[in-house]
Amino acid sequence: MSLSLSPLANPIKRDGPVVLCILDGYGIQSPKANPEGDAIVAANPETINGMIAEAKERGLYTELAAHGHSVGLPDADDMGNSEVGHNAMGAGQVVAQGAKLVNVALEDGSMFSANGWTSTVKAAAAKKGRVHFFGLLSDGNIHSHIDQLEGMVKGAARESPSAIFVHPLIDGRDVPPTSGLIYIAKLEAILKAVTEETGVPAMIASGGGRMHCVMDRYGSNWSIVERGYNHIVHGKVDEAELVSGYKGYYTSAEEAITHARELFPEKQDQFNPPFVCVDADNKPLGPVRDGDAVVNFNFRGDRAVQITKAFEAPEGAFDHFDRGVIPACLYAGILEYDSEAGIPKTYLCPPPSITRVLSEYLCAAEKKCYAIAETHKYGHVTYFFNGNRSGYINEEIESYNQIVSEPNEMIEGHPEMMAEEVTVDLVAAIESGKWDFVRVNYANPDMVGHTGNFDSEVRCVKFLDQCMKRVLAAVEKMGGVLMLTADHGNGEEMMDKKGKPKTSHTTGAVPFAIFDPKYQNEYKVDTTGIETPGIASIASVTMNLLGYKQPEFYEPSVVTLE
Ligand SMILES: O=C(O)[C@H](O)COP(=O)(O)O
Ligand SMILES: [Mn+2]
Ligand SMILES: [Mn+2]
Repeated sequence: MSLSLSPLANPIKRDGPVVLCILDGYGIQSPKANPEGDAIVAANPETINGMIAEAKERGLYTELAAHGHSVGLPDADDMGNSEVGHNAMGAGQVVAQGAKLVNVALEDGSMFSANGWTSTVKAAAAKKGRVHFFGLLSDGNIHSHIDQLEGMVKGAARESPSAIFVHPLIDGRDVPPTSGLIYIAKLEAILKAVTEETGVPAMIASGGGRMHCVMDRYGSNWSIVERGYNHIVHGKVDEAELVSGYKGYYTSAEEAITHARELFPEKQDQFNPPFVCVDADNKPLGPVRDGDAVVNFNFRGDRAVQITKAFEAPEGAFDHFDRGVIPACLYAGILEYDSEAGIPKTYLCPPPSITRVLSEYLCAAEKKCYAIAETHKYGHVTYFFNGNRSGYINEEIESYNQIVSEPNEMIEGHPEMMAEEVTVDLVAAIESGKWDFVRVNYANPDMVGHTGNFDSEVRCVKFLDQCMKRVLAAVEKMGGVLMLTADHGNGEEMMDKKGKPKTSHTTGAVPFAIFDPKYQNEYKVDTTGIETPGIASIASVTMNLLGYKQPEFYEPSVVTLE
């Protein structure tokens, strides 16, 4: 199939660029949520609201679905997330996502006969090695799902390894902030049943909070990965963690987490210190040894790539931290995380195939494209946007810019994050006259949303509003067009129904507003005949605004040209 696009008969003509502005996590509150928790409404962002009001008046506004089936998730009420949201916006198509593909491979058993499994779990078990699973323990379904872990632990037990060890990372970010012990109890019950039914000893060996151990992304803070590598592989807790009476080594995960909660009541699960489970002689239960299999059960790539490199890179080819004595283990990811870079080398389930993305078409049409975000979301607007592919489509006509983030992701004290720097760069890109299509992700509403701090979220939205004023002015000055939207909700639900802080994403719809100062009624936002207009439509709209018809297999455009 060719990548050439048919031009529209009556394209709109603008001098400036088409800009896609993604306010990450900027949703519209659903009627079921707690109105007191809507930090976006509370912030009353005048510029954004004014722009939306004008778009509504002109027929250039709609709401788009950004969760569940609209973004390829297994269940209709799955909340949205950055990966699937950016995939949808950048691919113009809704593909069955990793969450769904892993479910299918477990249900039909194909995972257990595929090469990924037989060359790691089965191979280790055949030589009486042990099998380790590590990853995010929750049912958030953004990076992982506890049911999938259960399916794999049961599958591993059928191979009769000498033991199974699970290294859970507690969540509190995609699920309620201190719900970790609920999932630990579920996991303990699963492991107990497996041990009783199969005779294969299965137990929790180590763990920690996801944002403190293992799950860094985009190279923002490698010490998080190091901490996780040490507790999983070496059964070791760093000295620096042993403060205020925290021991690091406990007889069970429950004991460790309970003690951490008593000592550090202000910490959410996501930041729980690492722990290692020990036997009666204080020896770690399950460090990784030569010949063991290790499975990363997170299916989403952004926070799985760095730890995968730590496991896979040979001696001498890894300089992010000292890995100590590296065990010769058989490593697999549950899914392929980066098809371009081939990470991981071995995986248990093929990833969604996301092809013929917007960037490929625009590059083929020689449209010059610019993408920008700060580190925490840089890969969202590049790697996820381009269908989980790192790197450029065509470096000669594209430029991707990363504004380096503060390494700490718990930014409630500085909700402005790097939005100022992003704005300066974005305005310069718009005003340079060099680009046909500019896309930007503002990380703030989502990242601050994950802290559960309502006041910080309000402050962040107010600040973003100031930024938007300058961005809109630049678009107006250059005679361009801007689409304002989001990848999923978050900031509009900062409290649950009981008034407790809420850290996770939502199932809310997102705004889609077009700002077009040179507008002369040439087109309208029109969703007639589209059953559930979703954010995947944005790729088609982008093509239309640039003068092209979208390919037939793309989601329908919500724009009708007059
Ligand atoms: O990884 C995270 O920070 C959360 O689990 C999901 O947030 P994101 O989908 O907005 O990145
Ligand atoms: Mn997001
Ligand atoms: Mn998020």
